[in-house]
Amino acid sequence: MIEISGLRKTYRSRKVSVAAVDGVDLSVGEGEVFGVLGQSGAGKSTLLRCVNMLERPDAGTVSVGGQEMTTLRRRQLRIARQGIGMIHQHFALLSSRTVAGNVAFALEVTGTPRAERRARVAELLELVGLTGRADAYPAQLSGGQKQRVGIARALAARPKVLLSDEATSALDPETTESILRLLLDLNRRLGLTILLITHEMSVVKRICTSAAVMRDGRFVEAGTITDLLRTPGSELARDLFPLDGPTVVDGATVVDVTVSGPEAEEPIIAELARRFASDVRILGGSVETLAATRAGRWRIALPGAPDDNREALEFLRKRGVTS
Ligand SMILES: Nc1ncnc2c1ncn2[C@@H]1O[C@H](COP(=O)(O)OP(=O)(O)OP(=O)(O)O)[C@@H](O)[C@H]1O
Repeated sequence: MIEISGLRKTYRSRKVSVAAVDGVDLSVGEGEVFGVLGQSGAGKSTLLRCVNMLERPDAGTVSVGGQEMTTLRRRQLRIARQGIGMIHQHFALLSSRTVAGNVAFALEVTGTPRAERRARVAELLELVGLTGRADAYPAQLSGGQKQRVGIARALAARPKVLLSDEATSALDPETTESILRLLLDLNRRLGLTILLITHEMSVVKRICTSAAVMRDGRFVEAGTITDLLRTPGSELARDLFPLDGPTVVDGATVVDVTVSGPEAEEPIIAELARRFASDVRILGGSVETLAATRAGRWRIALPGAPDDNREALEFLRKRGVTS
């Protein structure tokens, strides 16, 4: 649904030039929720804004729903943007308009007739759980309600893609959870493809099927959460599932075990103990529910040197679970 190749964007002033996006390739499938994580200044916002051409890239291609965005002229771009909704950290609502007025605004821009507008606004407010608040002004709303208005407005023209720019960063944890639940629900009910940027690992954990880590304008890791969890040395896997417990134990072989999908429900450690290493010790770990999957991660100690544990290690490898 979103295909990006060789994307570059450099900001130049008289004194300095900053390569905000420095060669990014990205593929987001239809119905996926893709999260881009990174510290402040990593280039996340610039990347997101290049998807709907709020920023013009210097190089590379950006295709959304099969349409190449970089070559569009102004009028074509305006039409293409209707297929791409966007929500913002600080909501970007019009303070002088009511909730209904804010949502209707998106439909006025596209020339929707008044009667149709009214029906569509009611439908959108129901979709985001704001029925009954149509006549309120933004100042009378909580942060979570403001973001719901932002989401309703973003979905007004029935886009297939939603871009989310730190949509929950200004919200408390409980409200964040309710907004993430809404986004996941919209993703599933409408088949909405979501590309979001965030600096919060918990957001990725809760709703993303795929993720990338961005640093200095580049992706340093990217993939489905399931694949990343299985990638030895993955930073993202480590941050999603911080493992405590010592990495070295005298007289033992320490192994990190990661399982995802149906395997997470299987008693792999128990089977390992029964068949190969009855004295296996669990040093740390947890099992969690991610958006797309159940996943578990443990650090275990097998008595003896690696050579003494060849069969046990082979068992783990065959189940595809070591990292
Ligand atoms: N309009 C601009 N003019 C000049 N430099 C810019 C502009 N926008 C962003 N930058 C610079 O580009 C780099 C990437 O910024 P960007 O906002 O994309 O990062 P980010 O990961 O989204 O960070 P944040 O979460 O703080 O917004 C930063 O060094 C930033 O200072």
